[in-house]
Amino acid sequence: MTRPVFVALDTPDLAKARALAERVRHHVGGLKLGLEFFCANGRAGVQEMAQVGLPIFLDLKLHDIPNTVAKAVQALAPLNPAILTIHAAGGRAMMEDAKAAAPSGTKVVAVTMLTSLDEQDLRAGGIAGSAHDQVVRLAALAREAGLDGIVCSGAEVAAAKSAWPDGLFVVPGVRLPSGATGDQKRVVTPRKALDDGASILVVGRPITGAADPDQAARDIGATL
Ligand SMILES: O=c1ccn([C@@H]2O[C@H](COP(=O)(O)O)[C@@H](O)[C@H]2O)c(=O)[nH]1
Repeated sequence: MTRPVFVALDTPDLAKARALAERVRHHVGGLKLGLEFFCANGRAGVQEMAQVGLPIFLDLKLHDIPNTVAKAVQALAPLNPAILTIHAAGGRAMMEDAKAAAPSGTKVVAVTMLTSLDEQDLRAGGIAGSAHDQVVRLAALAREAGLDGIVCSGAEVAAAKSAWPDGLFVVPGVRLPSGATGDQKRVVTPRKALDDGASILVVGRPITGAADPDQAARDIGATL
């Protein structure tokens, strides 16, 4: 199996992102670039990071009306990301149009319920059900829309995968038992996430915030 860990390079500093990527490149399977990096560095920054030679996961979590999201995906198409995120809450038509606009080599995956949320947050937003039900419902919608997979926490990945055996399951909110959770609320260990069916593990601060990022990436890899 290729390395399942994608490192989240959450920084606006292109030189820092590039240096981190070069340090950990032999211990991870890909580079995840999100809003913080993209707002600061745009498409040119993504192109520079692609020179590291690892698959690029563009985590922009697009969420708008179908036409706007489809046009945004078209604008990103020259970057040919390996993976691109949109929000499942944007609805079936938005997901269908995003997938249709994406290059054939790009896996489009839908964020179901952010790992920084718990059921109290769901209730505050007017959703009475459990995190499990919310993820399973949105995963079914993403599948019907023709997407390649979803983003969910490790707590729901087994249930989502049992309903979608060939889906791509991206799991952030991954921590070693001793790790600080920070703003993440639905957290599992890398080993548990993989055992339960995760395809890709997204790891940011446990690697990028470590005194020795390549050792941290190796330590996580050793648990898998
Ligand atoms: O539900 C989600 C979706 C995306 N993310 C992203 O993953 C990383 C996690 O970073 P850590 O430092 O390991 O917490 C970050 O880039 C998020 O934007 C997520 O955490 N949860």
